[in-house]
Amino acid sequence: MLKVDGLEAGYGRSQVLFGMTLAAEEGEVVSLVGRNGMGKTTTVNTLMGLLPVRRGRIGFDGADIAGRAPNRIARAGIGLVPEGRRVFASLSVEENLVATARRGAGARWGLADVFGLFPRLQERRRQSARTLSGGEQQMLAIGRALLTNPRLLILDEATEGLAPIIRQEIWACLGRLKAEGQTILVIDKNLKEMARLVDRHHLIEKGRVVWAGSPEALAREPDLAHRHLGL
Ligand SMILES: Nc1ncnc2c1ncn2[C@@H]1O[C@H](COP(=O)(O)OP(=O)(O)OP(=O)(O)O)[C@@H](O)[C@H]1O
Repeated sequence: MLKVDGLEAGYGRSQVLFGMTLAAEEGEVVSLVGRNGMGKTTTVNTLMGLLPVRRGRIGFDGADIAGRAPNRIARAGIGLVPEGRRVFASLSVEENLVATARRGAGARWGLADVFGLFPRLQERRRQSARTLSGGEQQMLAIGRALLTNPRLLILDEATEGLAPIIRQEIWACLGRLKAEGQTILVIDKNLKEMARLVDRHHLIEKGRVVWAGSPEALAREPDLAHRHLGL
């Protein structure tokens, strides 16, 4: 479904991605892991069309979407839960959810489905997003992305800064999505939690993938995690 090849991108004169590769088949959960500043968010921003592609290919469902505008990429079926959540603080929970919702024929996700997944959002549907806790805002960001009915869901540090119990809720939610066959690209630092969810890790170092493999294969090579993840 997703096949990124030789991707180069950056900011002004500083290049950050040097031949990024990434692949996810339909129904797979894949990760992008690596130390801070290695280019994970830059990869996501480039995939979403928020940063120009300097070189390379972003294959999605067989088409090359490199160079398309962000709204066209979203419409093609990529939904993003961005780093820092970025909910619309002054809008209500429900307004946040419907603002970018998209529902074609046979779409899986409607408002009631998101409220089923996160009952807390339903209880707070008329509250403004700024009054939510961090965990609730994260649920809102996930619900908002699901309501675009994405073929590929990308989560950039979705559990960062959350209390352990809320993190568990987010991981459980991702487990349910995977069980339904949702294709997911997850960026996170919690290898232990990801081991249960992820089919294949992509290890990024200075803007390129230096290793890819299953969580079991990564566990067999502790020096890799030490060198590239500081664990
Ligand atoms: N808007 C920007 N302008 C210039 N340089 C940037 C910008 N955003 C990120 N960078 C630089 O690009 C490099 C990669 O950053 P990026 O955010 O992609 O890393 P990351 O792997 O997602 O790490 P983190 O976990 O810290 O977010 C870093 O050197 C960073 O300083």
